[in-house]
Amino acid sequence: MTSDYALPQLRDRGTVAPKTAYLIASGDLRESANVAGWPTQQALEQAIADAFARQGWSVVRAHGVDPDTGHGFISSQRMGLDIFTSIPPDAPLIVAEAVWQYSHHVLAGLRTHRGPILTAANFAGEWPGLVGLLGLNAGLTKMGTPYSTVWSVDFTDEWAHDRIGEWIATGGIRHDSSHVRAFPPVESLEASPEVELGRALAKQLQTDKAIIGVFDEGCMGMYNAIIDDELLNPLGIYKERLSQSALYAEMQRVDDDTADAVGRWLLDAGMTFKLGTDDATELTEGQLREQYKMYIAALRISDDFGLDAVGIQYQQGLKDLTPASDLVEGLLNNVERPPVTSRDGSRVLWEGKALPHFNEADEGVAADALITNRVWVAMGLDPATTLHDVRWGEEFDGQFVWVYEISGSVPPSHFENGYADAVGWRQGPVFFPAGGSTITGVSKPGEIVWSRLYIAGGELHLDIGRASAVSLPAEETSRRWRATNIEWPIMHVVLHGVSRDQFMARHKANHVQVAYAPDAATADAALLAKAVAFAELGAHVHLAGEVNV
Ligand SMILES: C[C@H](O)[C@@H](O)[C@@H](O)C(=O)CO
Repeated sequence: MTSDYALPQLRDRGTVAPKTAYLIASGDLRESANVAGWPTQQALEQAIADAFARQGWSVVRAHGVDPDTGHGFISSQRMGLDIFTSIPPDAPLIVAEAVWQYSHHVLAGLRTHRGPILTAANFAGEWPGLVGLLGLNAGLTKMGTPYSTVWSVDFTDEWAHDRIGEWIATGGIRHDSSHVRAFPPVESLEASPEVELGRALAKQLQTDKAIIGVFDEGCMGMYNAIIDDELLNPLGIYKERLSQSALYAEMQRVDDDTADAVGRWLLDAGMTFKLGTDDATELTEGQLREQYKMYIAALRISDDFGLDAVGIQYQQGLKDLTPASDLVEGLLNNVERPPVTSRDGSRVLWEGKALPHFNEADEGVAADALITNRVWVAMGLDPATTLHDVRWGEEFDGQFVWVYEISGSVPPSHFENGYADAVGWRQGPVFFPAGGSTITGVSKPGEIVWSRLYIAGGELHLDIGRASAVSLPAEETSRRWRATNIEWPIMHVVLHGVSRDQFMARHKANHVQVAYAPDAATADAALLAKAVAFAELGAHVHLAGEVNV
């Protein structure tokens, strides 16, 4: 039958040559980041091509380098979709990531790709490529799209060689996940104050409910960080969808004197700032004043809506208007922070309390930070909690020490001497054109609980474990900082009973949540109460590594 209608012509996507894999590279939306990270990406792609050549395979790029921008990253969802129209649907496909990337640039194409998918990154710190890899893996996991993943310092090691060989031979890679076990059913646990607390907090949340305020959902393509209402609401947590425009408008209503009082408080508390005068590259008094206004505005809007936690995405929108939100975020997560009153001056907002903030509007962090806050407060502990990027790591003195490094700020109580150790650096111009201060420093040694809430198989899962934040010699700290971003706070982390590769293979997020406890026994107890709370709320809880439960 012939039709007079203008039927769309579907493009022939071709067939793939034998022993050939296609390669794509998802990039940032911020062109400054794509341009700056391109040489590192090229080195990674060469290393991957060489590793495949060792197995007798060729790697062909599915998209070229744009002569106008000078880089070969996919820099938008539209560009990603267009590129997928010329990739044979059954092609073995490598997604190579040396930089932070916006997953949604490629998730649409990957969702329907039929051939085996391999995500790959260089195990290096200079750019957040590992962070990008983990975010992408989490997005694929949430979509239910099968994929394999591999990482290597330079792809010349036997471990990577064997993994790539396995992928070529079987279309998959099996990683070791023997460090993970299911949290026992709550009914089977011996009665204890922690079990009782976890149960009571879960019950309270489901009956009384809580609100997380999200200033613009969906930061930087982080599909994995959006937890659908259908999954979040059964926890007793509901979203208040807020606009960053409203936050910006509220900032304009804060007068300079009120803002400057925040700055004086921070200086009196001992915080220092690396100030300059050139707005384009240095931190200035003007940028700080705007950040203080944002801090006040965020608390007032949170008060208006009766929020239990708040998240500002900042990127997409605010980054073009005003300095970074990071200073605000670290302060909100700290119990001790500059006082802010309601607009009429009659009430100090959240006096003597942290208001949990989930950076980059990561809703997995939101639910985790909220419950962590409640458990830690009920136990009389400092509830200061934060996410970190899983940035990188290396062995030191015979043990693998991770670099956890959030791209901006931590609550100052995570430093040995609190605000006295907190330094404000200008955010780098590559990611933050309008500047703004970070809260940087070295997170103090101590016992921590780490966790991540994520979606897999259409359900909520929580991986939770124990770790120690350790102290490294000053020269090793500065080496790690110089190898990553010195303007961002660093935590030296030794995971208990989880190897580097076990963690990489298993972790389903670019972020990891951490909270301190004063000693190992208290950390174990807090972990138990938190795990019980999540289990009671219906999440599948998994214990990772050595956990005393
Ligand atoms: C500034 C960078 O884009 C960071 O925001 C990025 O590496 C992340 O933090 C991703 O979690």
